[in-house]
Amino acid sequence: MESKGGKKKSSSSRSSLMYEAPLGYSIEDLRPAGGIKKFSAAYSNPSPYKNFADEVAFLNRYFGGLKSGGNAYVIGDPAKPGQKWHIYYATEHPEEPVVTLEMCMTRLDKKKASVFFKTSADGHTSCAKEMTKLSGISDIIPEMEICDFDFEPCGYSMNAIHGHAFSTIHVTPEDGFSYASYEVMGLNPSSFAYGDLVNRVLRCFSPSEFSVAVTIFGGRDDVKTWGKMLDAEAYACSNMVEQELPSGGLLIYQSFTATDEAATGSPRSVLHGFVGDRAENGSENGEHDAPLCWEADAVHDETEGREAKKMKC
Ligand SMILES: C[S@@+](CC[C@H](N)C(=O)[O-])C[C@H]1O[C@@H](n2cnc3c(N)ncnc32)[C@H](O)[C@@H]1O
Repeated sequence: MESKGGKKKSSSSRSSLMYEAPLGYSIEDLRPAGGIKKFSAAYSNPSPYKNFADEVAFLNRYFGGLKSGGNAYVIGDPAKPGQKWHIYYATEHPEEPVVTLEMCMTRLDKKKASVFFKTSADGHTSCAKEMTKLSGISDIIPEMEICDFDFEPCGYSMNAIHGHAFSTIHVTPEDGFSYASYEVMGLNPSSFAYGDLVNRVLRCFSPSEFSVAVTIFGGRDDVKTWGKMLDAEAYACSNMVEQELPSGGLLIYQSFTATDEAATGSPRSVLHGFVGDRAENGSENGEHDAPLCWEADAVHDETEGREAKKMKC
């Protein structure tokens, strides 16, 4: 579960769509030059969506009693204090392997981002179904059944399922602060090549920068390439951290910059201890003697463009 820009809650009714308060951000952080000020009301959300502490407490009420207990982490690169990932994990079967892939992509290619605007310069109007197809999202895992949603005047979210696998994508296409996230979990890691899947996602957005986190819980024998360093086409790795998690999991985090752009920063640690609603930086060299996490008990009592044919929407 990542939350760089918050998450959309959806149900079967369009009118019930709700935008969650982005976790760990002030509203100002999310309004570069007032760009999305007109949506300011959307960030004033009711509890428990105001901060991570409340969300974890809420989730623990439902899932904290499972065998694994509730496990919450905040992950981020100290060089990018405005970008943090908030992870919550709980399962009744901690011995079964569960692999999660999460990608945060920024500075999307403008042409690819333009797919997620409802109305193009030539007046063509797109719906979510068309965005799913034109962007290539439908080709990431073609077997997935997708429930997609388009925002006015731009923006896109989808949830998808296939068997035990679940996937979600959120796209903010506005130039200057464009962002897309991808998450999939429950896949059989033996059936998918990790690098291929990442490259399929990248082709939809061609970001200038992205980070990818693979979290492996349960048995690690079947995860094959998923537990390895990623070699992404046309990108240079600027940061890599492999971190054992307290609940027996393994996290592999890497961030990348497009090779045709100047690389920024030096490798740094990414795992932060979560204290209240702020994350504390880990060591600067990427090593931690003791993995940092937010103990569940501590929070229990706290409350390709538009040339393609028009589709039927
Ligand atoms: C896909 S939504 C939510 C994205 C998600 N929170 C994420 O993880 O990034 C964000 C996009 O929808 C647009 N949008 C339109 N109406 C919105 C609303 N009421 N709340 C949030 N975003 C809205 C934003 O301008 C932006 O491009």
